[in-house]
Amino acid sequence: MSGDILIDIQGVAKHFGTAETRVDALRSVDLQVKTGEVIALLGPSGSGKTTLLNIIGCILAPSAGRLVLNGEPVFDGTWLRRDLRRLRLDKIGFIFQAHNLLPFLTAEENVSLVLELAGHPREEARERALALLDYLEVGHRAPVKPAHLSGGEAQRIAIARALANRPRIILADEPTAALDSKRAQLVMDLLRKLAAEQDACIVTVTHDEKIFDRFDRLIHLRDGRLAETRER
Ligand SMILES: Nc1ncnc2c1ncn2[C@@H]1O[C@H](COP(=O)(O)OP(=O)(O)OP(=O)(O)O)[C@@H](O)[C@H]1O
Repeated sequence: MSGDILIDIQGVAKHFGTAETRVDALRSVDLQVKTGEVIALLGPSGSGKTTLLNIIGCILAPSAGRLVLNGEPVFDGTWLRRDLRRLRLDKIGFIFQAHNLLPFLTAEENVSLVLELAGHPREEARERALALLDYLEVGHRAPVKPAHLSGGEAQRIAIARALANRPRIILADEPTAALDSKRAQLVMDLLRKLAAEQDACIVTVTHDEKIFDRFDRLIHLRDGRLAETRER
């Protein structure tokens, strides 16, 4: 399926505030991301990176434009799906800098919770969670709570959670900011492998220069516009 367009953004704009306080966070952005691609969104503070990631993740509605995810039109001037929570659960995996694992659940429970929310029975969810943790080489940490995990382990568990429902669109916000250079590169290598093996794409907001060589494309935002794209 290589070459499929998983994210198709056309003319997307986003403004915040009222007429007097208006901020144009995005101005007519066009972007296509294909199966297997791993791309970085770069740009100075306030350039619109998080806004764009949140629009792709269907967390934020654009002010104008069109968004097609995995071939399905989801926004065209208005949301085309009413059940946005279900859409996010089915299509999108999120990985955040502060991995946001729930502190009172074990590593395995943090991953299987997402599957149970999507309707899988507890035992099936547990088996898939354990298989994913093994695949990410943190299976031995399954019974451990987040406070006892290292930064790199916690980030792998957050990646397992993002992948639990086999999303083809994976969005990451500064996923390596808390890691040293070696671990940051290992996490990015892992994400590249996952994108290739699972016919997925990955869009990452990052400032982390030590991982720039791990991306297929570096996309620069400036004042809410795509300023420059560099292919690797
Ligand atoms: N909810 C909001 N209400 C008002 N303005 C907002 C809101 N969210 C973002 N903005 C504004 O939109 C612009 C783009 O913000 P955004 O968070 O997307 O930038 P960014 O590139 O991710 O910045 P950073 O690197 O600092 O996280 C900024 O001027 C910001 O102040």
